[in-house]
Amino acid sequence: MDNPVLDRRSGPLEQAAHDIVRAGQRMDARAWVPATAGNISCRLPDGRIAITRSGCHKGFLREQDVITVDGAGRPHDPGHRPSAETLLHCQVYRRMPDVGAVLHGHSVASTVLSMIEKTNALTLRDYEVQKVFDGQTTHDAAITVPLFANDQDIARLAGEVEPYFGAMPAGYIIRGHGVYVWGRDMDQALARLEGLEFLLACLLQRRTLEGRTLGA
Ligand SMILES: CSCCC(=O)C(=O)COP(=O)(O)O
Ligand SMILES: [Zn+2]
Repeated sequence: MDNPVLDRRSGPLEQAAHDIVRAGQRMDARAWVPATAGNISCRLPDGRIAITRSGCHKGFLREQDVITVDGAGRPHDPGHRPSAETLLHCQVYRRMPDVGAVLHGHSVASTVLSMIEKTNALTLRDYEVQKVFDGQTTHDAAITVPLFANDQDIARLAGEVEPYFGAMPAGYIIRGHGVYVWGRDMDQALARLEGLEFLLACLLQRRTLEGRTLGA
């Protein structure tokens, strides 16, 4: 490719932009990306990362809101401002070579549960939907979703997440902020996000009901 900034004729970038716009619409429809929250990326075959610009509403993305960065999160066009959380996406691609798409959302369930949970993880067990995650073949297992303290210094936050790669079958959650989920392609990443959000909604509802029962 002559100019990686300008060349949108290439199939993979067009396809990635299309997939990212569609994923944003889906996440918005499910109320997982309020206001301008969330960010979405795909790995391109040449190693570039296609990612949302910072500050866009994910339900109203246009294909030109998808830009490219290198593996260190630097935009190919210095005039482009990629997502403020680009380094977290780059980290997933660096640590997991089979991953092709990364999604970040800010659902009510991930936000509330991560703020009330006293331990450093949410534990999911006995749910059939757990089988949507890597290596899970039965409901009869415990899946832990690590919780990390929120931090406006994204490089420092990435440093906290770094040791957990290899032990995050369902992704991770930043407290009071939201989830990070990935998959081999956009469809798998979306399915996993949907599975995780379903499980978090169940957990929140159970805790609410149990709280009411205990308080009654
Ligand atoms: C209004 S949400 C605050 C920023 C954030 O957490 C987020 O996910 C969106 O940031 P971006 O730079 O990707 O637009
Ligand atoms: Zn965020």
